[in-house]
Amino acid sequence: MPAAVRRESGNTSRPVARRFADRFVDLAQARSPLCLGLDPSEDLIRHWGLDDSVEGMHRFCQTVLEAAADEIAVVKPQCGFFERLGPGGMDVMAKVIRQAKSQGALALIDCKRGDFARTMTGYAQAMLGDDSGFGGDAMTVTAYLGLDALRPVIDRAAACGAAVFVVVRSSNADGHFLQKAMHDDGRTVAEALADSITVINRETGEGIGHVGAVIGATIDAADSTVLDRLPLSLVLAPGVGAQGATISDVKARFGRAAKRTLPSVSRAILAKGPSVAGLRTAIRRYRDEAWAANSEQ
Ligand SMILES: O=c1ccn([C@@H]2O[C@H](COP(=O)(O)O)[C@@H](O)[C@H]2O)c(=O)[nH]1
Repeated sequence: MPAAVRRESGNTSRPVARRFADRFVDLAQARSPLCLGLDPSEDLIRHWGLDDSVEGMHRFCQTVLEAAADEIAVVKPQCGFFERLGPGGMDVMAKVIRQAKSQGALALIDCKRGDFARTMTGYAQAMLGDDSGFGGDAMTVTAYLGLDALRPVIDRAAACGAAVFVVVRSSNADGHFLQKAMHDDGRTVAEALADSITVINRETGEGIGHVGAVIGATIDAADSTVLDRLPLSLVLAPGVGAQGATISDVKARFGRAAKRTLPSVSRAILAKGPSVAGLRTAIRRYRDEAWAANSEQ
């Protein structure tokens, strides 16, 4: 029976959504694995000649999605930039997520939540699944309070065909002070986290699992061995474009994981607006590069 029509045991009314990993693999082939970052910062909105208001933000996002049309696999709203305008900004994020999904893309909310377990239940209910507050297909989290604290998000993702991306190695160098700290057993914090993620994905036993990792595209070759510890994870790779990494860097540095990677670009595309044609040219350039890199291996 196709996963799309499988039903949760004991529940005859609610179909289980197809798994995020399966939906991403299909979209990566049909469109490209590119993840389009939607970061409506004050400086970008003003650079477009718009008011930094709820209306200006909505116009900004609609224009980006108009340019992306049905050519992008994943849209990643950066929650922080929506939150800064309060409830109005968050309402725009909800609308943007609906619009991206109606264009056939997956919506990955980049909110990097990381609290203790009981509170994570609230964040999971806010972000993940069609019946959540914001209707995301995936969200980012941080594990500074421990991976067990993230269980409510991980379990909800498994139940509703969503995904969770745990920050393992960030794209900014100052994060490495924590991520490269060493455990007594000789593993770095990032390596130990990667191993724990793989244990959870292995328990699910369905190939690529619902717990992904964030690994900056800016990672150097020597540090990319952490990816060998994540054989069952999708990898979100921010840092392409404005932070200096290229799609070719991702292919070269990420090795076998490159095929499971979502290279993410925000400013390098968004700065081409407000012209839809300018945005579309930039989107297509990164999309084609990502698609070619993905199909070459
Ligand atoms: O390690 C990380 C994790 C997340 N990000 C986010 O990705 C985008 C990057 O934007 P660019 O304009 O393409 O540099 C942004 O939303 C970050 O918060 C990251 O950069 N690094």
